[in-house]
Parts: sequence; structure tokens; C-alpha cells
Amino acid sequence: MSNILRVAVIGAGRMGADHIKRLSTRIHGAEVAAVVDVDLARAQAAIEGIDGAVALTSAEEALNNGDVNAVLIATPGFLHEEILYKALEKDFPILCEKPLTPDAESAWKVVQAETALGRKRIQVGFMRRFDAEYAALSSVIRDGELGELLMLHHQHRNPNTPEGFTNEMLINDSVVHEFDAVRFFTGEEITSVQVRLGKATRNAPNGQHDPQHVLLETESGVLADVEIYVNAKFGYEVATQASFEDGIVNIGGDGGPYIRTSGRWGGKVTPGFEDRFGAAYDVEVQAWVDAARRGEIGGPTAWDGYATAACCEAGVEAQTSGEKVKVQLNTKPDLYN
Ligand SMILES: NC(=O)c1ccc[n+]([C@@H]2O[C@H](COP(=O)([O-])OP(=O)(O)OC[C@H]3O[C@@H](n4cnc5c(N)ncnc54)[C@H](O)[C@@H]3O)[C@@H](O)[C@H]2O)c1
Ligand SMILES: O[C@H]1[C@H](O)[C@@H](O)[C@H](O)[C@@H](O)[C@H]1O
Repeated sequence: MSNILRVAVIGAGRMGADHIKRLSTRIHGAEVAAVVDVDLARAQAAIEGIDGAVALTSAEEALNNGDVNAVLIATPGFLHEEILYKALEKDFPILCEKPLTPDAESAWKVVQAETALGRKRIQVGFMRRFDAEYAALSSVIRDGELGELLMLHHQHRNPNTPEGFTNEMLINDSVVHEFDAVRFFTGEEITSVQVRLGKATRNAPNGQHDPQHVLLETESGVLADVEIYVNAKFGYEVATQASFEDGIVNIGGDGGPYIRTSGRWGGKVTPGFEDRFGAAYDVEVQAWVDAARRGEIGGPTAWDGYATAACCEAGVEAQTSGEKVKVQLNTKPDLYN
């Protein structure tokens, strides 16, 4: 195939810079054509050493640049919607970092715009689906080798939070991954969300109640819980224990290597998502590129982005009410069946 993707990466912050590096070094079939950031110096730094790439401050200018034919969106979530519409208008393949948009209403409008276009162009960056251990657990569930899946217990721990990370973002930015994971594992929609606020750490910045305990239920009654703890200090840890009729499966725990030295033993904890999910991001982006070159998408859809946004909305309401809040979903368009 010679139809190389010439990608405009919008947003060259922590995640954008990481994606630019992988696109320009490890991914086949795609090149970085443009990097856009409101901070031009950041965009310029990101294209250093990348032949034929330009640094810009306007997403619109990048999408109208004749050299660009695909887009990777890595701006903060509340800015995704506007760029998504512009990219859909161009009929470009799009990899949009999670969340698709920050609320269900705007996510639904994006779904409708894509449905009107009549083909899937948007892949959402739920990279955990591409993690080897997630895939292994998913196979155990699909093969039925341990009987029916009954419960999922998730731990999602971050060392700290960037400035401006609000209480709602514990749900919208962090637990959104577990909403997608539970839907991915069970193949079902989530029907309700409840949030319990217990004893809080003194290490959380003002306005954040951390940790929180989130309880979910799926269509068939699978229960899932999430400990979301975003100022856990010790490192970045994302793990799941799944309870089946005939066994238990753990993923994402301490995989080693275990080292004995200087009177102690143990392994290492990954410091951030870049290390914990580095391989998964590579597989995710390669899957997007390969599919885009065939005119398809290679992962989670705009519907997945919308359904998780609806869960987030229920979760944020549940944070204040303490009640079990129903997840309200519109009918799934045929495009996503
Ligand atoms: N999948 C994951 O594990 C994962 C991990 C981290 C972040 N994310 C997602 O990636 C996105 C970016 O997060 P981040 O941590 O890199 O944030 P960040 O703040 O580090 O980077 C965002 C960048 O966007 C730039 N920007 C802001 N407004 C802009 C505009 N109008 N046009 C162009 N650039 C603009 C900022 O200057 C900044 O460089 C978010 O949606 C976030 O939720 C996903
Ligand atoms: O934006 C980040 C990212 O999505 C990480 O994968 C998640 O662990 C963090 O909680 C979130 O803040």
C-alpha cells in the first residue's frame, strides 16, 4: 500500500508529544505532516527532526493544508468537538483521544454527524482495549472457559493530578476508561452508576475528593467496582480482578521482574501511563493507521465515545447525590451495529 497517512496532530502536550514520537519512529504507513498547538514553541519543539512536518497554531489551517489527510486529536477534551466536525467535513480518518467530548449531548451530536456521513471515520483513544492483558482477559470471557463472568474489581491509581484537575474529572477523565473497559469486557451497556465518597486523602488538591468508589451495573447484572485514586503518590497502577463461576483472573498487577538486592526484594511500579500503556498505545495507533489506509477504523467508535460520555454524566450526578443513577442512552444507529 502506498497511501501513506499524512497526519496532523492537534495538541502537542503530554499525550500529543508521545503520539508524535510513536508516529515518527515506530508506526508504519503514517507520517507526521503537521503539529498544531496554541503554544507555537511547543509545536516547533515537537516537529524537531521530523522531515516535511510543519508547526502551526490553528487546527483549521492544518486541516486545509493539502499535505494533510488524517488527524490525531490530543487537545484537552472540551476542545475535541470543534475539531471533530472540521475533520468529518474533510472526510479524514480521525483518532480522537478520550474523552470523545466531555458530555453526552455533544457526543451524541458527533455520532449523528458521523451517521449522516454514512461511514465510520472516528476512532476513540481507549487504548486499554489494545493492552495484551486486557485482550487476554477478554478472550477468557468470550471463550467461556471459566463459566460466566460475574464481577469486575478495578483499581485505577495515578501518582498525582495536573493543575486544574477537578472533582468531576475523576469521573470524566479517569473512570471513563473503566466505563469503556467494562463495556469492552462484557459486550454490554452499563445501566447504572453509583459513587461513594469515603475517607479522603490529605494529598488531594482543593476541591477534589480522593479516592472515590464507583459501582456499575451492566444489562445482564454484572457488577463492577472501581477504586479511583488519583493522588496515590506511589506510582501509576491500573489493575483488574475478574470473578467467574469457575475461577478468578487478575490483570495489570505486579508482573515483575522481581529483584533481590541490598537487603530488599521487589519490583518496580510504572510512574505514568506512558510506561504502563506504552505498548498498547503503539498497537492502538498502528491499528488506526492500518484500518484508515483501507478506509475503515480499527478500534472503539464514536458510539463508544457517546456511551461512555453518558456513563460519565450519570457518574458526575452520582458524585453529588450519592444515589444510584440510571444511564440514559439514545437508540444505537445501525452504523455501529
Ligand atoms: N489515553 C490516555 O491514556 C490518555 C492519557 C493522557 C491524556 N489523554 C487525553 O489526551 C488529551 C490531551 O491530554 P494531555 O494530558 O496531553 O494534555 P496537555 O495539557 O498536556 O496537552 C494539551 C495540549 O493542547 C494544547 N492546546 C490547548 N488548546 C489548544 C487549541 N485550541 N489548539 C491546539 N492546541 C491546543 C495545549 O497547549 C497543550 O500543549 C485529553 O483528551 C486527555 O484526556 C489520554
Ligand atoms: O487523562 C489521563 C489518562 O487518561 C490516563 O490513562 C488515566 O489513568 C488518568 O487518570 C487520566 O487523567
